[in-house]
Amino acid sequence: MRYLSTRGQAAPRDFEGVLLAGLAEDGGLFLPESWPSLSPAEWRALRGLPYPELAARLMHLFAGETLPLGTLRGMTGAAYAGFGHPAIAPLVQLDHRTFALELFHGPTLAFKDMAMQLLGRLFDHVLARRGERITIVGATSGDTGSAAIEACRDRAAIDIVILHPEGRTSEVQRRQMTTVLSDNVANLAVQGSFDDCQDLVKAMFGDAPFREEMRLAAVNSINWARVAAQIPYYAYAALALGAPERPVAFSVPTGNFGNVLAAWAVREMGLPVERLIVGSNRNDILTRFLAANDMSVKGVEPSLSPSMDIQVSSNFERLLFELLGRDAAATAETMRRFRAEGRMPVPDAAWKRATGLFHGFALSDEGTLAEIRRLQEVAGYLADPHTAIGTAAARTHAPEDPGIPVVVAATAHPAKFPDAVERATGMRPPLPPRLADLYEREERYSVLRADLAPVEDFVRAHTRRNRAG
Ligand SMILES: Cc1ncc(COP(=O)(O)O)c(C=O)c1O
Ligand SMILES: N[C@@H](CCOP(=O)(O)O)C(=O)O
Repeated sequence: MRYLSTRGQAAPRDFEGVLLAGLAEDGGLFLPESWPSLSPAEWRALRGLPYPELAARLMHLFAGETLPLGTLRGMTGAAYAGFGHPAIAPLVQLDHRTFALELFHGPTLAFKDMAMQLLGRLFDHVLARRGERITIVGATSGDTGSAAIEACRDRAAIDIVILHPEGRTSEVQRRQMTTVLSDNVANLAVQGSFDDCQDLVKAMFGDAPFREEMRLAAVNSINWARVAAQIPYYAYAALALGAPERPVAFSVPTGNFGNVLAAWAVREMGLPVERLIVGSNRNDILTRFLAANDMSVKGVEPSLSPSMDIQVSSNFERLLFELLGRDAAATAETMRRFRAEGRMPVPDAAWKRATGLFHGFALSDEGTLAEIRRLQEVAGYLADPHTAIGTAAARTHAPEDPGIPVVVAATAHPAKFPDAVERATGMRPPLPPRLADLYEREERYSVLRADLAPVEDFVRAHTRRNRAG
């Protein structure tokens, strides 16, 4: 399996190359040269497999011979062994046709663990064989950071620096990152928004000498391996609900567009996905795009679903590349204009193709609180604010055919956002016992303004200290 950059100027490479490169050198994102596709019979043969086995088999389609199936089996077995639910990603029925696909049973209580626990092991395996070290730089609005730190802490060949927007995550999210005191981990609170953090990460990758010197690697969903490792849970849910014979719809609370892109990928791979519902908070750029072809950037505003306080959704570029018929030059030019003008000029035909499958939905903070309350009262289900946006979106945009189930990605545990959940329901969800002392643990992080030079200095100092020791 070979991978191409959406901007066409970076050398194609295999899965291992893509895993280590993260962002392509031309600023684009890697995608498979062609989508692996399974016949209905092949999909049926995967139904009922335990999650780690299904994940190994689907990942093998993307990794090819760079990672034998047996090696992947060992990794998925270990990655999911510590999850707090035997199904790993259980489906919980909320009403006659709506299901929550709970993706938060991993160590840091958000869907990021589903991929990150595997990614940490993939890095380890490849780096050990090559005898190399990397420095990971990542941006987080709250969940990617803690999942990445948990997956990479104390790994000998990895240093990791995570940038989060100062004061814009929940306290639980911040503490999950900043209380990890391992030598190879550093946290940076950036005076800005998540978009600023993500821009800084991309700028570091764009600084070729620095990228080379640090041997930079990525854990955000700009890294194709992250998205690939999120594909199996959509297949798992669809197969459990009767695919490939029965179509399904997915409703995904969306920020950086990686999670919903993984749902889109299972459709490319041959599963019948009737529609994809994209839920946002007041940072509604994707909803405006789907409603009126208006992909224009406004400032990031804080909300009760902070992980989705994002305007520039990195992974949209991968969909754009497909919508433009895989025309890399057109994709590069569209992205250049988006950056220069703050508005993405998507041709009408491409926009119409998107609206044939994707449905956008945005919810205010008041609406989010009302939905958390409603779910608790009607279904006895305690949802976090991100998941609640997904369930509200699912009700608004459910397919007309009532026989098509709607699967909502339940992306975080309610205990990560106790203030919002308590405001909505009067109940304060407790943290699991292993995190019960989180508020007493020592925190360690630095604060910097959103400027490339001091951030690079920080990353360099962290890396040198560890490589010297
Ligand atoms: C809890 C939660 N829900 C939803 C999202 C949005 O997911 P994505 O960025 O893949 O669109 C995030 C952040 O990624 C998140 O942490
Ligand atoms: N919501 C995310 C933002 C980063 O998304 P990613 O999928 O690109 O890592 C977070 O919690 O950090």
